[in-house]
Amino acid sequence: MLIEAQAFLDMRGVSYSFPAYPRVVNQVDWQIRRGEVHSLVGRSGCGKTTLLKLAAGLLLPDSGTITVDGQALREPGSQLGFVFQAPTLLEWKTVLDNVLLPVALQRTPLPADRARADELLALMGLSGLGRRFPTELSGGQQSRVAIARALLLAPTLLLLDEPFAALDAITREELQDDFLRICRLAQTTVFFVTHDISEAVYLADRVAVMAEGKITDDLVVDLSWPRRRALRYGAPFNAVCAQVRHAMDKVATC
Ligand SMILES: Nc1ncnc2c1ncn2[C@@H]1O[C@H](COP(=O)(O)OP(=O)(O)OP(=O)(O)O)[C@@H](O)[C@H]1O
Repeated sequence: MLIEAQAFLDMRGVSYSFPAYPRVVNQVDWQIRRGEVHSLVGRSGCGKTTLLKLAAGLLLPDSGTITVDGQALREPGSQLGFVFQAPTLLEWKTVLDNVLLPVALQRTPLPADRARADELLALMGLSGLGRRFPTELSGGQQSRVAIARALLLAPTLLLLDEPFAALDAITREELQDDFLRICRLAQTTVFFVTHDISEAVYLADRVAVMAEGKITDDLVVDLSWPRRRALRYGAPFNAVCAQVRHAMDKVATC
């Protein structure tokens, strides 16, 4: 496991059980360096979403410590952004107002907030769609809105739980490229949960493998940046995917 002093997200000895249920996160030590993208893969039910909710401050660990940028995490704050599998947009609000929601929950949005929301919509390839309602968008466009909303307050840590799972393969690849471009530009630190090994590898500096509540491997993705589409068809990319698959199989059979 990567253990270092200046990790941006730093989980040490973190355990969690839902009340009256067995432990689902078990003594996890996991670190993400500032500005890096780390993916988390593992079989269904192994505890990925629970770990992400702990990193978000939505759940508090039974034992262990979690710090973000050196500060103990006690509750979700504006330094954190979330994107979940379903885009969870408010259907009665326009696309622009959905993006502005994190600000509107605190105060009346200012012209500068609207300008920022417009800018994010443009970065996500949604220029001119701000006045539509979510039901007038495709699934991929809705996912883009959810990402723009998560980025509005310029979070230093972005937590994503299978945000592209419902999309077709080509839309998904396009979104992965746009997502990476924006996160690298803003130097956002990213914790990305996915079932898809090639997505995990393409997006990340490191891929962690989780099994039965533990992080069993934390693999460096030794591929060049920026990631380009052609990378997906090369031998080095497939070799890293095979390495991740092997790490998952190893724990499934032990
Ligand atoms: N609210 C809850 N109460 C009790 N048990 C729960 C609750 N939420 C999740 N669990 C259990 O905790 C374990 C881990 O769930 P979690 O959602 O973290 O897994 P996951 O790896 O994200 O799964 P998936 O890939 O299917 O989304 C599972 O066994 C699940 O049944």
